Amino acid sequence: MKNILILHTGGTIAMSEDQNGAVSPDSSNPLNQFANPFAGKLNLITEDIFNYPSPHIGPKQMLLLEKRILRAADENIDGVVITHGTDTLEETAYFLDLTIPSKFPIVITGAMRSANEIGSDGLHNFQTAIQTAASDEAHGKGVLVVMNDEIHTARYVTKTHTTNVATFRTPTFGPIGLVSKHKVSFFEELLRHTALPIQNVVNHVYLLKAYAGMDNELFDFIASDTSNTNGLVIEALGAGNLPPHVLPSLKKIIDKNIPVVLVSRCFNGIAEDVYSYEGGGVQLKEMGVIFCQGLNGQKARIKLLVGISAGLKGKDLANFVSDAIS
Ligand SMILES: NC(=O)C[C@H](N)C(=O)O
Repeated sequence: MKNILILHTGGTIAMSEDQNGAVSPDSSNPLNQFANPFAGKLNLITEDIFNYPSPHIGPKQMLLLEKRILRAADENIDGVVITHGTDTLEETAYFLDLTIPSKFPIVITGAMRSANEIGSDGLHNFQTAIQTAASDEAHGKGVLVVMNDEIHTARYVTKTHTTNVATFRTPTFGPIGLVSKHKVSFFEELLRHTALPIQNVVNHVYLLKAYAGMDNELFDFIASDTSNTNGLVIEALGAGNLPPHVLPSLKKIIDKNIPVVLVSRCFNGIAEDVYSYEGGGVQLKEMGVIFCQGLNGQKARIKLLVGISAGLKGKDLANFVSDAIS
């Protein structure tokens, strides 16, 4: 019989609504009333690690999860399911994907409707996540996100809708599998990457979004006190361009050896050094900006943070961050 470790961290899946429709954490996790429908087939070992709405979760909590799952490798565990709030679920999923050499399936799920709402999706997502974690085929696929019967990679999935149960989508590539009534099916193979287990996390890795007429004051502010900055990710325009007047401020940051990573703010596609006009990708790359392909801003930030926390610097850090499929 397979042993599946369940780690609850909170989120809407562990919340209920009151008579006014306000949703908040329950004193006890409603999922703990879940009668194991796999009794006799799967042994579920449950731990309530924390009970946080996911906006309260950051790299420190992600590190605790990493350490707990690394220990599970010596505990005869065959798969892990994490329940999590959906707001930052993709960041925790990608953090774990980057830091845990995947010996067994690790699946994260959540809910868009709390436990006592009509059409609550929590129990269903929980059940399908357990099925996926118990599936032999889920081995070697990195951390997976299972929501609304779809299986997505931690690397590319993102939350796309504030309330809809079909919120988790993988732009450009799509889901890699499905959970149907009787089975878990995968349709795509993943390119593997080497995990970087880390012991500590750095802070002050910032994320800025570019916009038409972007002001340079935030760049100047970061450049003025780089002792408080470990790295910067910019969600740039289109294929990877910035308004030209922010370049002198950006250069000050790069000259102080702060790694600056660029992704596109576009929902689909990858950032590249295509344009050679002022502020275009060609000039940004020449300045030393690191292009990160295929990840969104929040994922690129997690990747940069993990690379820096692992002690990577200079070219090694740039290679780690720029190769989204390494
Ligand atoms: N659906 C959810 O879980 C959203 C909630 N605000 C959270 O992330 O904790």
